[in-house]
Amino acid sequence: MLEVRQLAVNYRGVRGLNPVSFAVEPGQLVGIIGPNGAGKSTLLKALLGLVPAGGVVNYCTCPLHQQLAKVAYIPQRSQIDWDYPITVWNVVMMAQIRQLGWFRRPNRATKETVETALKRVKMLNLHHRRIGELSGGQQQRVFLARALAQQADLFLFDEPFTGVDKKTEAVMLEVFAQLRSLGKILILSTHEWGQSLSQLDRLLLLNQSLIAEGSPQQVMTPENLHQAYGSYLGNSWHQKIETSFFC
Ligand SMILES: Nc1ncnc2c1ncn2[C@@H]1O[C@H](COP(=O)(O)OP(=O)(O)OP(=O)(O)O)[C@@H](O)[C@H]1O
Repeated sequence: MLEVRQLAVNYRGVRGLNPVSFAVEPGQLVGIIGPNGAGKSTLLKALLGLVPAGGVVNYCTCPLHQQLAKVAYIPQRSQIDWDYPITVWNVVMMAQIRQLGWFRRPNRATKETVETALKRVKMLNLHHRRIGELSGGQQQRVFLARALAQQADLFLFDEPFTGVDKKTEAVMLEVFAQLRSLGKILILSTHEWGQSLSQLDRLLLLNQSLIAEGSPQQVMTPENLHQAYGSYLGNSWHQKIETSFFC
């Protein structure tokens, strides 16, 4: 189980996240939703210890920062240098460096792990390509393959659905379902209010503080959304929610 208690972040005096507490059981897919600047990325980074944070993050009763090999993290697209001259194959192979070490040649098992991961996201045929030569959806699938090759127990995805095509979204949801059935924990941040929300076991609605948590249906109520988004909601939001959850 992942247990988060009073996790809070201050960026040199600027509050990035008010204290939040929640727990995630094995096999759960949890979404974090909220407006721009709500602290979604900050929360994911704080779980990993990438930003200075107060509070407790335990995985299986021990501090998560002592077990980072068990965590796969895919940052937001904007944080990745897509011009970096590296092939699809090598992006995924990099997930093996921790086990392999920098100077050992990859063995057969390592290559098979990379190949299997690329097959699962339907990207093996493009393994020679440079990542900069791929579409946004293909790039996202390569990073998903990298997370799979890491053979982690806990997966953190920052905005995985942003800018991806339907095929990629379907591949991602399929992989997420497989990982859940294996008892992995998955946490993702999202701006999406579409069908993908109904796939989540639980949703955290954030705006600096945790406004609501529970099933997507429990969380996506007009009152909660108004509290999180205020007047920025626009007019079509209730139609979107009804299409996602209540049809
Ligand atoms: N490195 C940083 N230094 C200072 N303030 C930061 C830093 N990173 C984030 N913040 C601030 O922390 C708050 C939360 O930002 P964060 O990026 O986590 O929000 P978010 O919900 O992920 O937003 P978005 O949906 O736009 O990605 C914002 O007020 C932001 O300006």
